Amino acid sequence: MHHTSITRLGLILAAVLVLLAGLVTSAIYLTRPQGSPVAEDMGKPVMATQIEFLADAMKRSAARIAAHPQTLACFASGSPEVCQAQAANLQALNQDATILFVTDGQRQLLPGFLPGDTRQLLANAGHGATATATFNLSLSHPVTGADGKRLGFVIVEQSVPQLQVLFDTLPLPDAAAYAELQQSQGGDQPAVLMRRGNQAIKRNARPTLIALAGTPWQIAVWRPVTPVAENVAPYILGWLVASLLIAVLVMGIVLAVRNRVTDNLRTLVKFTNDLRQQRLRADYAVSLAEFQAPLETMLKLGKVMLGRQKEVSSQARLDHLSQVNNRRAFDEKQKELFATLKDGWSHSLLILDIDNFKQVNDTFGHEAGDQLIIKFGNVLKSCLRNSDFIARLGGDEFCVLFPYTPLDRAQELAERLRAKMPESVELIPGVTQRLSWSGGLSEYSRDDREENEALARADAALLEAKRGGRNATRVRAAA
Ligand SMILES: Nc1nc2c(ncn2[C@@H]2O[C@H](COP(=O)(O)OP(=O)(O)OP(=O)(O)O)[C@@H](O)[C@H]2O)c(=O)[nH]1
Repeated sequence: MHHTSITRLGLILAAVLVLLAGLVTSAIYLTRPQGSPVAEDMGKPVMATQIEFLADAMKRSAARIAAHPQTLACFASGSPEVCQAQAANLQALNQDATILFVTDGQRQLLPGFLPGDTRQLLANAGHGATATATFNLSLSHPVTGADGKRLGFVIVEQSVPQLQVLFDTLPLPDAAAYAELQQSQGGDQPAVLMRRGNQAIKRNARPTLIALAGTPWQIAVWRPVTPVAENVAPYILGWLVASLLIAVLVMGIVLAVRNRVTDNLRTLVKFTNDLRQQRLRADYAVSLAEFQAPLETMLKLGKVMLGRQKEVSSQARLDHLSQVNNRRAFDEKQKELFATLKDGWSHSLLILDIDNFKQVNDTFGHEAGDQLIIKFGNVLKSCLRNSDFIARLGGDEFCVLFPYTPLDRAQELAERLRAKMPESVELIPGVTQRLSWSGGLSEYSRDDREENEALARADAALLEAKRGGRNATRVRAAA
C-alpha cells in the first residue's frame, strides 16, 4: 500500500490549487474585455480645423464668384475679354488659387494652369458640386443665370503648401503613435497622402478616424498597443499573490491538522503502552472527534482484556484447592526476594507440613483430606500478616515467605502462628480433626548460590521437627 504523509498531501493540494488559480487567472486574462488600442478621442486637431476653415472659405468664395455680375456676364456673353478680365481680377485677389469658368457644355472658357486633379474635376464637373483633391483642395460651384438656368461652373482650386507643415505639427496622442492623412477613393482602401510616426504599429490596431468636413480627407491615428508583458504583469502578480496565500493557507491548515492528528495518535500510542504494561488510566484526552469513538472502544476492550488477563494470571498462580499461591507463584516470589538480598534486605521462610495428613485421607476419605487442605489454607490466611506470602507447595505441604523479615523475627511470627492456630477444624459434618503441623524455618542468604538453598535448609529443619515428634518448628540458619 502506498503511504502518503499529511504534509505531502498538503503540498499536493497546494500545488493543485495554485495550478487551478493559474488556470482561472489565465481564463480571466483571456476573456478580459479587449481595450481599444486607440482608447481616447484625440479631439479635433488644429490642423483639421484650419483645413475645414479653408474649405469653408473656398466654398463661400466660389459662391460669391459664381454670383458676381461680372462672372454672370462672362457666362452670359461668353466673351473671352470679360471672362479674362474677371479671371485676372480674381487671380489678383488670391495668387495661390486657380479659378476656372466652365460652361455647362464643359467648354473651358478661360485659359490657365490646369493641374491633373483639376482636369479630373473638369471631367466630373457635370455631376454636381463635389470636391476632390490631393495636396490641392478643389471645389466647384454652379453658376446660375437670372432665369434660373444653369450656365456652368466656377472651379476654385487652392494649393495648400502649408498642409505638410500643418500635418507635421499635428499633435499625436503619444510619441509612439502613427498618423496618416488619407483621401477616400470610394473603395475600401483610402489613398495615403501623408505619413507620420512609426508605421509598424499600424498592423496592431485600428485607427481613430478624424473626418475633415468639406474635404475628401480624413486623419487616421494609430496608437501603439500596450506591450503584452505589461498587460500580463498584473495577472501574473495576482496569480503569484493568490498562490502565496493558497500555499500559506493550505500549509497552515495541514500543519494544524497534522499536529492535532499527531497529538491524538500519541494518546493512542500511550494507551497501547499502558495496556501492555497493564495499567490503564481512567481517562485519555483526544481533541479530534474522529478519535473519540475508536479510543472509547479500545478502552473498553482494553479493560476487558486486562481483567481477563489478570484473572488468567491469578488463576495460573493460585492453588485451585487451597486458594493460596501455587508453586509457580512461590518460585517467582522467592526469586524476586532473592534478588533484593544484595541490597541488604533479609527475608525468611517457613515450611509447614500437616501432621498425619495421610491418616485423614486414609480414615475419612480423600474429600476430608481436601477439606483439611482448604481449611488449613484458610487458617494460615487469617493468622498471618497481609504482607506474608502463603503458598501450597504440594500435598499437605505449605510454605510462608516472610518478606523483609530477619530470621529471629520470623521465628516470633512462626510461634505466634502456632499459638493462634485453632486446635481443630471440622472437615465434613461429624468429622473433626485436630490441627497440628510441623515447621522448618530458615532465611535467605547472600552467600547462597541460588534461592532454593534456603528452601532446602527449611526442609531439613522440617525433617528435624518431624523426627522430633512433630507439632513443632525447627530453625536452620544459613551457614
Ligand atoms: N486428599 C488429598 N490428598 C492428597 C492431596 N495431595 C496429596 N495427597 C496425599 O497426601 C498424602 C501425603 O502423605 P504424607 O506426606 O506421608 O502425609 P503425612 O501423613 O502427613 O506424613 P508426614 O508428612 O510424614 O507427616 C499422600 O497420601 C497423598 O496421596 C490432595 O490434594 N488431596
